[in-house]
Amino acid sequence: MIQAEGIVHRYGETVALDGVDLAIDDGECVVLAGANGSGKTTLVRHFNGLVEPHEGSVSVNGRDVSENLVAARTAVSIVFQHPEDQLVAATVGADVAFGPENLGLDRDEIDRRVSKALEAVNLSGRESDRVETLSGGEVERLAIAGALAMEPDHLVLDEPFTGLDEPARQSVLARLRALRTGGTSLVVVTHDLRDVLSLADRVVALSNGRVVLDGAPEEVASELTDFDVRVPENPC
Ligand SMILES: Nc1ncnc2c1ncn2[C@@H]1O[C@H](COP(=O)(O)OP(=O)(O)OP(=O)(O)O)[C@@H](O)[C@H]1O
Repeated sequence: MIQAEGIVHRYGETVALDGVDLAIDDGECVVLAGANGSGKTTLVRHFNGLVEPHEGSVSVNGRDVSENLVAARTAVSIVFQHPEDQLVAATVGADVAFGPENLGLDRDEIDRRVSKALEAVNLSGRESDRVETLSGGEVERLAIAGALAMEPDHLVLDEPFTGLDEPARQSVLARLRALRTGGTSLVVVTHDLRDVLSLADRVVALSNGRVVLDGAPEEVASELTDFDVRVPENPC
């Protein structure tokens, strides 16, 4: 479980988060919406201690993130925008194996995790492919596999569709739907809600660093447009 209480975060004079309370349970699929600059990325960076709140606190599984960084980073895997910057190895298989190797797991367990993660993103059999030969959608899916191989309690995806053409966007979306069906806890950060609401148990919208909506997709869909969030005509 991720719990944020009263988080305030500032960049100089800019107040990026202005008192955010949010609890995300294991098993929940949350779409975190909001216009550009509303504070979404800053918020999720608190979930595994990449930044610390200036006020308030964040805990994961009941433990304060800043005091238990390793535990938080094991429990929460984040795939950021520009996933190509997160790739660390020359080939698909080596890239996904990197995280589990750093956990000191034995070879059989690493191989099990790599093959399970690649299967989850529909990249099975591509272990030897060089990462620079992958398309944009495949790079996003590879970064998701790398995060999944850490077997986190929560997988957070920051704007996973940025820069993808429609077929690539649909390929990523299909894998996220399959992950959700398989019980993976997801937080999908997006300013563009096309298709994505169907992934959500819950939609949380930020505006100017505050939570302005929090509810089931069918409850909040009609209100999202009030907060400058792009919403499809028929969200579900
Ligand atoms: N490193 C930084 N230095 C200064 N200001 C920042 C920095 N990062 C974010 N901000 C500012 O903080 C506010 C929140 O930004 P943040 O990136 O968290 O929002 P966002 O909702 O994720 O936006 P986007 O959808 O554009 O990524 C914005 O006003 C942004 O300009």
